[in-house]
Amino acid sequence: MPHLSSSDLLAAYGWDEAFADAFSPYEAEGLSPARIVRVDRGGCEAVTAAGTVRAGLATDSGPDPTRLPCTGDWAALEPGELPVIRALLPRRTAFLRSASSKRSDGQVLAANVDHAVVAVPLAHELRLARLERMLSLAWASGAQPVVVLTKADLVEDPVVLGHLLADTEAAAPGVPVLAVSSSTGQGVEALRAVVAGGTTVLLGPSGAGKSTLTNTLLGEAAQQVNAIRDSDGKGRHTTTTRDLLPLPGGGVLIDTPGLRGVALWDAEEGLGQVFAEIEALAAGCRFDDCAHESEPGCAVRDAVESGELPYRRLDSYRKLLRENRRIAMRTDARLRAEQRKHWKQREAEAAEGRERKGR
Ligand SMILES: Nc1nc2c(ncn2[C@@H]2O[C@H](COP(=O)(O)OP(=O)(O)OP(=O)(O)O)[C@@H](O)[C@H]2O)c(=O)[nH]1
Ligand SMILES: [Zn+2]
Repeated sequence: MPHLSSSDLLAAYGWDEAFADAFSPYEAEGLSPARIVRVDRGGCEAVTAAGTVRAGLATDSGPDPTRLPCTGDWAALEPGELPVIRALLPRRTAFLRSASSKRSDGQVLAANVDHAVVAVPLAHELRLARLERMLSLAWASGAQPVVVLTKADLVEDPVVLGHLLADTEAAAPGVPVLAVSSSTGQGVEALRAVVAGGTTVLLGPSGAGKSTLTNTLLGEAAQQVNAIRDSDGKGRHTTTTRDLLPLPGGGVLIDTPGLRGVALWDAEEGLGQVFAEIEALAAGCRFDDCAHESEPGCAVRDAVESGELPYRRLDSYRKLLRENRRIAMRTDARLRAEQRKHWKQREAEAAEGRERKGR
């Protein structure tokens, strides 16, 4: 995006009236708005109205790693030789790191994502359980999920494509489903319209066609991005960054390493939306806490027996629920340990202070 004026630049990165409102108290303090592109050990990279800058981090986040700045955050920046992040605007949505990765901290992978586009390749048999898992994560983040069936050109028979669309829709209540091909351009305009407002992430397994789709959405801007990717990554003061990509038709794409293959993380509230019809049926179970296993008067199992609910859906729901409970338990233990460490440190500091005063 070479010819943008400064206010256009922030808008191209997703700045809107609601963020401007949230920012107004900081404006009064002489701070300026910036969107965080990437956080690394030395600080972070942020887009400001004047372009991309490096900035230091000065937020005291305490023991909670989710309060550290992350890609997609809007921040209040104190200008200077080395600008410093003074505060973060409240997040609209947040994607949390999977606990199945080696580091089990609930770190935020991306913030302020409006649309979570889940790419499902049509080249293979539909992997609906994997889709349901990604959808629950997407719902839990607060973003609106959208399913994109990629490589639609590989399914020549429109009747077959119709069935695949119907199966996907049944696994994704409340979620728009689009068939898209980067090769033929089918469905690309419809996807462009979806992502034109706000910030989007592309999720999905390796080989689903996410990079190809990103390049399709970027159009000519893709060459610029790829050039930056190929260099040593020191593309300072460029307005196109690798992790936050303004799209020519409007909207921003977040393409941050680690987010693409995300697993489930604290997504239990998302499950209710992915399996909306099961939760609705559960209202008819005799027991409020029915696990739909062997309890008497279970309306969910009745629906499976009558053929109203496919067994595959119930099985998938139970597995995700169990997986989530395990992850949540591990997180609780870790958070408690960290909290203890934090308070011990505080106590030690306080004791040291008393000692010094006493001298
Ligand atoms: N036929 C067809 N092939 C496609 C389409 N989109 C992508 N492909 C091919 O699918 C393969 C994987 O595409 P990528 O875009 O690299 O997939 P990805 O999801 O980015 O994969 P990772 O980078 O591993 O996460 C490549 O060989 C692409 O050429 C499409 O619309 N139609
Ligand atoms: Zn039940």
